[in-house]
Amino acid sequence: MGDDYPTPDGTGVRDYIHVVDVADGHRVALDHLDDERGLRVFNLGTGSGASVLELMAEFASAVGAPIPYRVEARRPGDVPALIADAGRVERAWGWRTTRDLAAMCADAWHFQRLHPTGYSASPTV
Ligand SMILES: O=c1ccn([C@@H]2O[C@H](COP(=O)(O)OP(=O)(O)O[C@H]3O[C@H](CO)[C@@H](O)[C@H](O)[C@H]3O)[C@@H](O)[C@H]2O)c(=O)[nH]1
Repeated sequence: MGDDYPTPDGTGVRDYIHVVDVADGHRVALDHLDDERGLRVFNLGTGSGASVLELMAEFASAVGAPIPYRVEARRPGDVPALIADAGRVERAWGWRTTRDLAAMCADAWHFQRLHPTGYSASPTV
C-alpha cells in the first residue's frame, strides 16, 4: 500500500519482530517483576527496518516461489517508517532479539503449511 514513500524503495519500512522474541521479552519482564516498585516502559524491537518489498522478497525466498502482488495507493494514516529503539531494555535486562527476518518468514511459512486455516478445528483447504 504505497510505493511513493520517502524510503529507499518507496514502500513503508517497519521493524518486524519474531513472535518468539516478543514472548521472550515478556518472559524477561516476568523475571524482573519484583526488582522495583512502579511502572517501567520498554520497546521490544530489532532496531532495524525492512520495507514491504524486502519483506515480500524474504517471504518469497522462504516459500521458494515468487509471490504475486499489486501496488495499491497509500493507506490513510500510514507513516513512511517505524523502527523501535530497544536500547533501554537491553541496557536494563540484557534482552535483545535473536531471530532475523529470514527466520520470521521461514517460521510463518512453516506454521501456515501446518495450519492452513489457522487454529480452526476443521481445515477447509
Ligand atoms: O496489505 C497490506 C498491509 C500492509 N502493508 C504495509 O505493511 C506495513 C505494515 O502494515 P501493518 O501490519 O498494518 O502495521 P503498521 O502500519 O506498522 O501498523 C501497526 O502498528 C502501528 C504502530 O504500532 C499501530 O498503530 C497499528 O494499529 C498497527 O496496525 C506498512 O508499511 C503497510 O503500508 C501493505 O503494503 N499491504
